[in-house]
Amino acid sequence: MEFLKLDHIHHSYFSSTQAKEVLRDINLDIREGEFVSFIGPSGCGKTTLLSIIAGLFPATEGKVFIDGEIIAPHNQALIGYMLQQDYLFPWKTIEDNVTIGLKIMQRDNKTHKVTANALLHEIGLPHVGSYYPRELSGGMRQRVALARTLAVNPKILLLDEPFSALDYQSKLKLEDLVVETLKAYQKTAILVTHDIGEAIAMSERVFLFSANPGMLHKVFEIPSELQQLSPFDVRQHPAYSDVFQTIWKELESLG
Ligand SMILES: Nc1ncnc2c1ncn2[C@@H]1O[C@H](COP(=O)(O)OP(=O)(O)OP(=O)(O)O)[C@@H](O)[C@H]1O
Repeated sequence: MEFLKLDHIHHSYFSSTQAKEVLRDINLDIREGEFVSFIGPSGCGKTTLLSIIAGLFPATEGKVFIDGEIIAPHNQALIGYMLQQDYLFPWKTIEDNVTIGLKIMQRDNKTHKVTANALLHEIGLPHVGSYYPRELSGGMRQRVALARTLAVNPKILLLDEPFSALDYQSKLKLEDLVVETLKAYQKTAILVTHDIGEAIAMSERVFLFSANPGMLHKVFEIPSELQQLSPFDVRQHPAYSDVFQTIWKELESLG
């Protein structure tokens, strides 16, 4: 069943002298619990689209529905954002960083410690609650950022190139952790990435956008035998390179 719906989304940025059309007539549906990726040439409007889905600003035209409700400032809490940089507060402990969203939303503070501990355990860092961000590696900090995003229990996670600043080994490990954790929590997720392999390894469907203006060009369904596997194992599967070639050729055809 559709959970996130983009209905005729158009977007332009306006300056005092001109209007720049960035997104044209984007229509798509994402199912509850589904993991999808958005890929496309630089500047095709992926981040703009995520920002519109997050309700950070409205589209020039069109609507975003989450679970049948139009996205608006009062229901932005449905959305969690994970970015390239972890944006942990350096002066706060890891436990306080994980629960910062709960504090801002003034949720019952008696359960904060329990939530933080459970999430830190889930991401494989059960003993770092009293540490400060400077004491952790980049990969560990991104895991904490994942825990912080999950702490407020969003219905949809928007992942905007969250692995691109990491070394290759940390990136592969974190991809596995993110997929495993989001499946366990049955979250719906959209990943923006430039890495076709990452999109194939993590997603059920890959949405390819073209640029100038950004339009939805094609949707690729990842074969079900790959969807059962962890991202690391997807890359080793014989079917992986065919899927990669197909998407790569289509991306190349966009120029
Ligand atoms: N605040 C803004 N004002 C004016 N133009 C903007 C603004 N933000 C983005 N743009 C323009 O909109 C277009 C789409 O940008 P956006 O960052 O959404 O693309 P993207 O696909 O995420 O790019 P990349 O893959 O390089 O991160 C670009 O041409 C960009 O210059």
